[in-house]
Amino acid sequence: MKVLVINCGSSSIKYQLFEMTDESVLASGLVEKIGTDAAIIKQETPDREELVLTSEILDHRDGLNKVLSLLMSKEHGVIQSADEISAVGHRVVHGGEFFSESVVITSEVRQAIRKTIDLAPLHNPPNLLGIDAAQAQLSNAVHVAVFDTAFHQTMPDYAFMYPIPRVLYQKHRIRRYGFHGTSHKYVAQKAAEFLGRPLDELKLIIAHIGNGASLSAVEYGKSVDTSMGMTPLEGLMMGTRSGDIDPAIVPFVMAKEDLTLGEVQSMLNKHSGLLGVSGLSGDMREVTEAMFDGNPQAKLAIEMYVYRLRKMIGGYFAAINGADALIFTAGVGENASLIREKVCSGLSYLGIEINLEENSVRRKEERKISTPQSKIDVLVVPTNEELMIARDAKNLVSSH
Ligand SMILES: Nc1ncnc2c1ncn2[C@@H]1O[C@H](COP(=O)(O)OP(=O)(O)O)[C@@H](O)[C@H]1O
Ligand SMILES: CC(=O)OP(=O)(O)O
Ligand SMILES: [Mg+2]
Repeated sequence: MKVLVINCGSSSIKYQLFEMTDESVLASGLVEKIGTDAAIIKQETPDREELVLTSEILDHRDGLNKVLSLLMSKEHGVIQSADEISAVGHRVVHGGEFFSESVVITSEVRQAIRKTIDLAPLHNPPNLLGIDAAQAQLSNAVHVAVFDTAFHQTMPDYAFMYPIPRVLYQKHRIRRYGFHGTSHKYVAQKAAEFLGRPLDELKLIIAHIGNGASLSAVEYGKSVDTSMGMTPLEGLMMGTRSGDIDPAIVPFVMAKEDLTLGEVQSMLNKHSGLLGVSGLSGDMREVTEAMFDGNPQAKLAIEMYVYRLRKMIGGYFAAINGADALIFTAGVGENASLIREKVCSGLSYLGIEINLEENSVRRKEERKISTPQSKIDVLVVPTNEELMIARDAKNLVSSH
């Protein structure tokens, strides 16, 4: 069975085509700069060179059309006909309180995703465009929605409520939802397998640190807290997002800098975090390089990133009264040994001790980086949100 996984951003489409009999990736790619006459399609297939095409792509439908043509083309294709695709798994960022698991997309499901646009104005509209485009062009496939928020629906109320007037929750569903749930769930399962223990006996703290970053506490298989909130802006310092700040800064900056609310939102989402502090980049590799070249702003950005992450990890250990393992995942978590080292070196009071040699190895598989004496296992577990989405889609097709 072949499953296409789609992740639509405002001007991009990320996709992966899986053969689910062995969970192999037949093709993966990215369409960028949708809405321009110089959109870029990059596609990788296992035994060919990466393909890069530039063309005019007006909208998501057009983009997806070109992706399908590419997947079926004589020269670069991996399938003969679109009918080979049995299911399409769509990443949907916000499922509000409607969804605690993945679902086959029906008109009711579409309605519910629409209703959460208010809560996720940056994410859900492009996700819906992707669903529309794919349903139009792959009308024989079963379409499945997989929500970033679903895994965190198990959070208790004292973790998900904000200390603001309760009527705002009742009227507008203002609460913490959390994101990256597909990744946190996948990583929790992988970690349990790696440790050789049942997930429902483990307490895990997971740091998903990529461009977006979030921490989760997974107790006996269930998410009981996570650092992102009503939107993916809350919590840790990220590549370009501020994470937690005093909310009073918003009206203050609007007044002092004569900015609109939209401009301040854009500042906090796109021009803050590593980028805002370093003044250079939101990419951890570039900021690290600049730090080693002696750039003081880059050094400060990394110190803040690590300090805030370590402080929150400590808080999560307190929140669930200790844990069996601390796990790093996503772009920074999987690759930046320096960040892992800096974070863990300040957690020795918890009995955490990492093996610097193990920590410096880069491998695309699960591994332990703590010493045998460490009271808590520290793991690196590569995440795979796309595979998790493909599995959910496959399972729902089978039961459909
Ligand atoms: N070798 C590396 N060393 C340090 N940081 C890295 C390395 N490789 C990737 N990263 C960082 O990972 C981040 C991207 O993470 P990723 O999980 O791919 O992001 P996204 O949230 O877009 O999926 C970037 O900040 C990038 O610099
Ligand atoms: C929800 C979210 O923050 O996603 P990403 O990390 O992909 O930006
Ligand atoms: Mg990612």
